[in-house]
Amino acid sequence: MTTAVSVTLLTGFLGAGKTTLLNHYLHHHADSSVVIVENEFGAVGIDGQLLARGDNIRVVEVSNGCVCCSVRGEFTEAMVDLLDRRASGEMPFETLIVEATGLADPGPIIQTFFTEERLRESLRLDAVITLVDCQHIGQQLDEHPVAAAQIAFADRLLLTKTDLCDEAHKEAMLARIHRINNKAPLLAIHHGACPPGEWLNIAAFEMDDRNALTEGYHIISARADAPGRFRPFAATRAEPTPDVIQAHVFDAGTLDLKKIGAFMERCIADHGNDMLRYKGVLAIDGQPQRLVVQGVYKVVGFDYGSAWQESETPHSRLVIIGRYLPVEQLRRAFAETAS
Ligand SMILES: Nc1nc2c(ncn2[C@@H]2O[C@H](COP(=O)(O)OP(=O)(O)OP(=O)(O)O)[C@@H](O)[C@H]2O)c(=O)[nH]1
Repeated sequence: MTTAVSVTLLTGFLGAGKTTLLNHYLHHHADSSVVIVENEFGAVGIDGQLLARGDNIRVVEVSNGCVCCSVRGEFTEAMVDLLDRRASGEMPFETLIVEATGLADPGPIIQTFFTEERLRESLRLDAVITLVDCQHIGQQLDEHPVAAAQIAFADRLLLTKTDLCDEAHKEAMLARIHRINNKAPLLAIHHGACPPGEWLNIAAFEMDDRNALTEGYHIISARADAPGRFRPFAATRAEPTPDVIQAHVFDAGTLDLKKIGAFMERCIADHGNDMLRYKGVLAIDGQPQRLVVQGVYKVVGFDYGSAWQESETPHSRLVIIGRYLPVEQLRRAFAETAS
């Protein structure tokens, strides 16, 4: 039995700096246990050619249309083919990096990792990393709804091209990004320089109990050895409106399994289309293990995770990233699932 392959989904609008990040990584850190899956929009793959390949890195291109539109077809096939080659010993990789096209909505791509049986069994979605072009993101958000979805789905946000922006623009863009996703840690990076430990194998999709909302961002220096600097967000931020995608955190103690099951069912039936992403670690009455729930829109999965230690107080936390959600009503209903 082989261990699950860790998958990092790299997303971000056209020109956000995905290829630059990958090239920086390939130049400095790549090893043969990593395979990159490039998705190109259009018949001719270009990004794959822009990547600096060495002998020890493999780049697989999926080029028949956008990965989020063809997830059940070519993308799944490409992933299954890779898994077969791994199983036969031909390609002994441990980590996959999937670079989606700049126009891809991450939602359907993430869903395949839950819904396609072979992928669900063999792959472990490690994190969704979204690159954001600080210079152009305002215009991209105004004109392309998919740019907001890419930010909303992020487990970690990497802000690029801050060197081309003045402080006022940067603060305005940070506030705007934070209104869409106030949960993902945000790091400012320069020309792709970002230590792999900040975006690869970070286990962001596996929920733990640290789910604080972000209160600032880190600035990563181009010099690998320089310590990151932390900047709190500006105190004055506009109140978000219901149509803005936001992360909502629901906390409780031990829950009743039937009640929380009914809550999740109702929540998904009524609001699934507006729940872009949700993850939870729940303490269930009489159950020694954590119940981990995660979903994308109306696709949801439940799994028992690690056991609560004696030193821990079992605690339930659900994070829902969505819009148009009746948050106070959901908060009350969630509290009522307590055992
Ligand atoms: N000034 C500046 N330019 C950057 C930075 N990061 C990336 N770039 C440039 O931005 C351009 C686009 O970067 P790419 O890495 O090709 O962007 P991408 O996200 O792969 O783009 P698509 O393939 O179109 O989706 C390139 O010319 C990069 O050199 C940065 O931090 N500062």
